[in-house]
Amino acid sequence: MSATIIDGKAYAAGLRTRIAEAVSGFARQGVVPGLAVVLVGEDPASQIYVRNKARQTMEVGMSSFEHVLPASTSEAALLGLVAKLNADPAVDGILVQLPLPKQIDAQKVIEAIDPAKDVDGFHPINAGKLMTGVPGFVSCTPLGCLLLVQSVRRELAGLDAVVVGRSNIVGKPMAQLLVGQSCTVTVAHSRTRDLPEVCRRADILVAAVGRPEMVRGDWIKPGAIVIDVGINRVPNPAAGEGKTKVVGDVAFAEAASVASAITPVPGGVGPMTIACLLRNTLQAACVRRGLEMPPVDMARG
Ligand SMILES: Nc1nc(=O)c2c([nH]1)NC[C@@H]1CN(c3ccc(C(=O)N[C@@H](CCC(=O)O)C(=O)O)cc3)C=[N+]21
Repeated sequence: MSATIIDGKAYAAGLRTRIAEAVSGFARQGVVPGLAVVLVGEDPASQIYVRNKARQTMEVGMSSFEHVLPASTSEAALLGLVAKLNADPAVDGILVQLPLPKQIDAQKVIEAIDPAKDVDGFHPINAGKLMTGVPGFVSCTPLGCLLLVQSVRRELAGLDAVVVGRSNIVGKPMAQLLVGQSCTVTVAHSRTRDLPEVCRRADILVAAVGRPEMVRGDWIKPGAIVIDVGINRVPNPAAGEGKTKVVGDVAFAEAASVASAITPVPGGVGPMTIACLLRNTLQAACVRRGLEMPPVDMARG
């Protein structure tokens, strides 16, 4: 068997097209959604993300507000900027790039963002809403993963899902979303006993551990849907001295020979994260103005 490769890049492009259509409709009413992104310091992953995000925000017709601060920025200064963005009517969404430098308490910053502008879905209010099934902002990466799973299988009720990783930004909200789809969910992590055996039970396997190619082909149940959240930069000697490449948390070729569907890295979950950020910004703009959220998540027809 050879798996369907889930084209996250194409799905994300379609989602952005539907968002752009909705945004152009709002523009005729004088409404332009705005997204503020704050980057403190020079984390390389965050830099890639910011570059792609700024371009895509403008491509869908939204306003992009970039704030790049030095790595030495104090917590008080960052909290001051967040307060300004909370009060700015042109800003619908606020994203503060993580990780933050050591002198800044990231949790304090997350909790300072107005939950109505928390398009990352990291504020405890939004995390709590997800847990209790109340509409709010859902973290972009797990939301993107769910949309990709649903692109190959609509009905998930009763399926066994295993999420490897328990972070607040991916693993935990991913598990909540899958519970919301009536899956039977196991959250596995570094202390899980016999991880390969746990993974082999999964009809849906989500790998979000940040260890290059850790999940092997023989960890995968034949016919499973495999979602690879990892973005790991590793040496690529085949391409020449000092060259690197990006790989996921799943050994792709091995897994693809067992799974029914699998996301590649790059071109899988990553592009969906940014598309879902724009989607959440549209949602923020709608909720803040009492407008109905257009149905952008699903392809029409
Ligand atoms: N508050 C906050 N929210 C985030 O969502 C957040 C963050 N901080 N900090 C950094 C990480 C990283 N992240 C990525 C999103 C998309 C790609 C992406 O589009 N990747 C492409 C290219 C990958 C490559 O070639 O390097 C792909 O997977 O195809 C990558 C990384 C969001 N993050």
